[in-house]
Formats: sequence, C-alpha cells, structure tokens
Amino acid sequence: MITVDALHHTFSIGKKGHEKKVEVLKGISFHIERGEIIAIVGKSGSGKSTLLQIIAGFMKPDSGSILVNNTEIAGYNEKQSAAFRLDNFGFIFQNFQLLPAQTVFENIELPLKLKGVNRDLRAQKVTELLNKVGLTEVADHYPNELSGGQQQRVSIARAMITNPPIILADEPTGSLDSQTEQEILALIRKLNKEENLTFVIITHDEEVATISDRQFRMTDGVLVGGMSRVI
Ligand SMILES: Nc1ncnc2c1ncn2[C@@H]1O[C@H](COP(=O)(O)OP(=O)(O)OP(=O)(O)O)[C@@H](O)[C@H]1O
Repeated sequence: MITVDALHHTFSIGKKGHEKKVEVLKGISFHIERGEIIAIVGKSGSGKSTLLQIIAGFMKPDSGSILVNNTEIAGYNEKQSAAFRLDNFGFIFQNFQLLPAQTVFENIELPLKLKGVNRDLRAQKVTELLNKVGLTEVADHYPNELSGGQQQRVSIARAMITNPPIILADEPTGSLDSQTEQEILALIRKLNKEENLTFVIITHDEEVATISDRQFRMTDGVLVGGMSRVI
C-alpha cells in the first residue's frame, strides 16, 4: 500500500547567509500493507511530523521515493498532490481542526462538497458515518458544544467520508484524557477492522502504540523497528 524508500530531508534554519542545515530525515525506508495500523513513535523533534507532511504531499522531500498503491508521488507538484490527497488520504489532527461555524453534519459533509458530490448522496454518506462513529444524536450541534472525544469522532468521520484507503493521524489522542483516549483508540481499531482502513499514526504516546499492528521508532531522523505487536 505504502512503500517509502531512502527518504531524505534537510531544513535550513536561521538567517540568510548564516543558515544552519538540519538533516531531519536521514534515509527513511519502510513498507505498510493495506489494513495495517502503524504507529510511528518518537520524541518531540525526532522528525515524525515532517515525515507525515511529506507522505501527504504537503512538503517535497530532498530525495527518495514514496509509492502509494504503486503510484510514485514524491515528485508531484502542488496540484497533483492535492488531487491525490483527496482520493487517497484522510487526516486526523490532535486539535481536531473542525470549522466552528459549521454543524457536525456540515463538518463531515465538507470533503464531499469539495468533490462535487450531490446533496442526496452527501446526506446518505454523512448519516451512515454519523452512525458508525456514534454521533447521530449531535448531528446539528456545533463543535464547541461537544466534548473533546466527540470532536475527535467528528474529525474521524470527516476523514473517512470520501472513502480514502489511508488515514494519516497526527497525535490523535494528544488532547484527550486517558479514558476518552481509550474510547478513540477502540474506535480506530473498530473502523480499521470493519473497513480494512489503513492507519498511520504519529505519536509520542506509548499508549497509542498498543493498538497498532506494528510500531516504528523515530530517533533523530532515523526510523527503526517495524516489529509486530506481541499478542
Ligand atoms: N519548516 C521548518 N523549517 C525549519 N525547521 C523545521 C521545520 N519544520 C520542522 N523543523 C525542524 O525539524 C525537526 C523535526 O521536526 P518535526 O516537527 O518533524 O518533529 P516531530 O517529531 O514531529 O516533533 P513534534 O512531536 O514536536 O511535532 C525539528 O528540529 C524542527 O525544529
């Protein structure tokens, strides 16, 4: 499903003429199968977000290959990346990133609007997903009327609404208390099983890693591991 090979990335930091080069990704390679939950665990500053941004096409790597469903995407321009993203990736963020002036229903519906899907089909899909994530009762509420766990459920539904095969999650439980964290992790596991959805989760939280099929460890721009979960 995703094969990353020899990915390198260096940032220039500081004032022009006095820049410092920081190599953030030092030759990252890994393979992910469809339907896996992968946790990329590492300390703050280890390069996890950079890796996720590059996989998603928000940033270009200096070198290396990213194959998603046998399509090489590392060299895509912005327009190509955006189109590829819409069809292939859903996103979940630590701070949910919901639109405050839109209801739960409208937040989940938005990616379908961007794709030009008609109103009836949108309503049908949103209703189905509200049910899947357990939010039917709050469809007409606004994000600030919901708990953190409910808001994250909205963002999970929004991520899935266009049926992307892969969900990229950046610290999905980072803003939640430990009980809500367990509920969200259980939901991720359930959706992974029911839909054969692939999840790539970056986190510094070892708890998140417990629901993953395999864990990679990011240390100073180097990725190690890929070990299976011990059951
Ligand atoms: N746009 C940028 N320009 C310059 N340096 C950057 C940029 N983005 C990240 N960095 C640097 O790259 C390194 C890795 O950052 P990155 O955000 O990928 O790590 P991380 O593991 O995701 O950390 P966190 O969990 O805190 O988000 C850090 O030293 C950071 O300062």
